[in-house]
Amino acid sequence: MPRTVIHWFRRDLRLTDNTALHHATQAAEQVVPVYILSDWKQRHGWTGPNRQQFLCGNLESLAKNLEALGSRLIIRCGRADAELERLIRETQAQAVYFNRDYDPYGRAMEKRVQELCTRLGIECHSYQDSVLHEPDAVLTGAGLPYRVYTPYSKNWLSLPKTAPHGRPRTLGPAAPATVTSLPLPTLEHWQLPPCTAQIPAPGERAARERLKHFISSGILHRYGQERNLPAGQTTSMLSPDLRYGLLSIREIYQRCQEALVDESGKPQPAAAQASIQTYIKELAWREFYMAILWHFPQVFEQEFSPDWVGLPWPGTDADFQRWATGSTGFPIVDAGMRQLLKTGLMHNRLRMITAMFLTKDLHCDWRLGEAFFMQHLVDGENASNNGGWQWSAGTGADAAPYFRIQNPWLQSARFDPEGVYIKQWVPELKDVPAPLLHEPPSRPGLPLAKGYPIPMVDHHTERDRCLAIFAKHKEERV
Ligand SMILES: Cc1cc2nc3c(=O)[nH]c(=O)nc-3n(C[C@H](O)[C@H](O)[C@H](O)COP(=O)(O)OP(=O)(O)OC[C@H]3O[C@@H](n4cnc5c(N)ncnc54)[C@H](O)[C@@H]3O)c2cc1C
Repeated sequence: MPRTVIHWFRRDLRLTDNTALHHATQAAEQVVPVYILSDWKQRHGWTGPNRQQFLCGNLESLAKNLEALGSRLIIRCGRADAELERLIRETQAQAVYFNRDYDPYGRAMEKRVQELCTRLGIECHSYQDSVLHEPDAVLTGAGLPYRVYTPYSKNWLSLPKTAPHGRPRTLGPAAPATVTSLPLPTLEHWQLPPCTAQIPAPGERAARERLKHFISSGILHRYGQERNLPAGQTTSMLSPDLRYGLLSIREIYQRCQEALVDESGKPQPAAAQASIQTYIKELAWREFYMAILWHFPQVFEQEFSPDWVGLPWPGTDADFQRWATGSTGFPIVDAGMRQLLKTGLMHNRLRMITAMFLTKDLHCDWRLGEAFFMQHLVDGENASNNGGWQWSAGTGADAAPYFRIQNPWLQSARFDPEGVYIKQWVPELKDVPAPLLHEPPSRPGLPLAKGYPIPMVDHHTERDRCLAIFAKHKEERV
């Protein structure tokens, strides 16, 4: 009897270099590919239309790519273990293949699926795929998780990296018509409002184009010098692709290695090589935060650093709303928030500036900002988002010390001196001379431009207040 197995697609919505899919196609004559939709409706604290729209587009593209191989993507909805059980019975599958996820929800479901396979007496194969090194593969000499990035990254960088697999030529025959599939989802499936943001083009091919552009246009080779500048494209913009696995991390790493030499095989100039190494270290940050969430899943609820558990956050809802709508009167902060609202993405430097502003200038709980980002970000990813928020709030693993509070005016002058980024996202300020964008208005009470708010707080006053809140909490804990 020909062997049939199931490939359960999760955060790996591609055919090229998909580890579990590669092994499934090696092991069986027929691979039945399935994606299982979540069944929440209308409101989800951490998810909104931007990321779900991107997901819909990615599923559509995946379905087309599978069809081109003569296969058919099966869409189901509900709890993954229950839906997989149904599908196993319908297809008589002898095994389930999937790539591992490292966040607590993904892990919990994997455990259930493994139990299901044991109960049904079929094989269950899971693979490392979305990371270069799994959380338990990068530990201290004593076998403990790292809490600090630099030694983690040294260890991570020194480990051998796996080469990519190819793209399967066939998954065997499509599942018969008796195996039903839901239609490809639209936002109506979750009863979400339409996505109004200009999000990136979905699908594996668009992701490959982004990777190609990042490398061939020289952005990678200038990354070390330019990555902190938010105007124009200075970074890879590949985070949504990594979030949904449209590209494999092994392939990105391999392309970076290849980019160390030019087309004739001559080594790139030292600065370009250093840029590539800097970029690879950013990929290590992603895995560092995944490892933190793996080893310390409590970070979802509370501060990573025990010193700051229970720290009060006296910011008001009205203050939060001004931040969330990009109307704080701090041009750089408002530009970042409006980029997020209009595109579902925000440059990393701006994520730091806006997150620090919310927590240190407005004293709002980092968990509110974390949830807001997750609702809007196309690349919203639990580990990196939590890590980024706790870093900015000063409460996380290897976080900015609480007393190192970025001054948004200085950040603005340093990273957007001509105001190009600010003017792109805050058009009310397009005629304001650049130097004036980087300081509070010289005449208090008068806005920088018609229709633009005056700064909602004085940074120096709020900085002192923040230091006092942290210091008092520390004192009371001793
Ligand atoms: C408050 C805050 C929230 C964040 N939320 C997310 C999130 O939800 N999802 C997400 O992918 N990243 C998040 N980041 C990290 C970072 O801002 C984005 O990964 C980056 O802006 C994506 O753009 P890029 O792909 O052009 O990055 P590049 O500069 O090109 O970096 C390459 C890749 O490295 C990884 N990376 C880079 N910086 C970081 C970092 N600080 N932490 C973890 N991984 C990193 C990403 O996978 C990124 O795609 C957050 C950072 C902060 C400060």
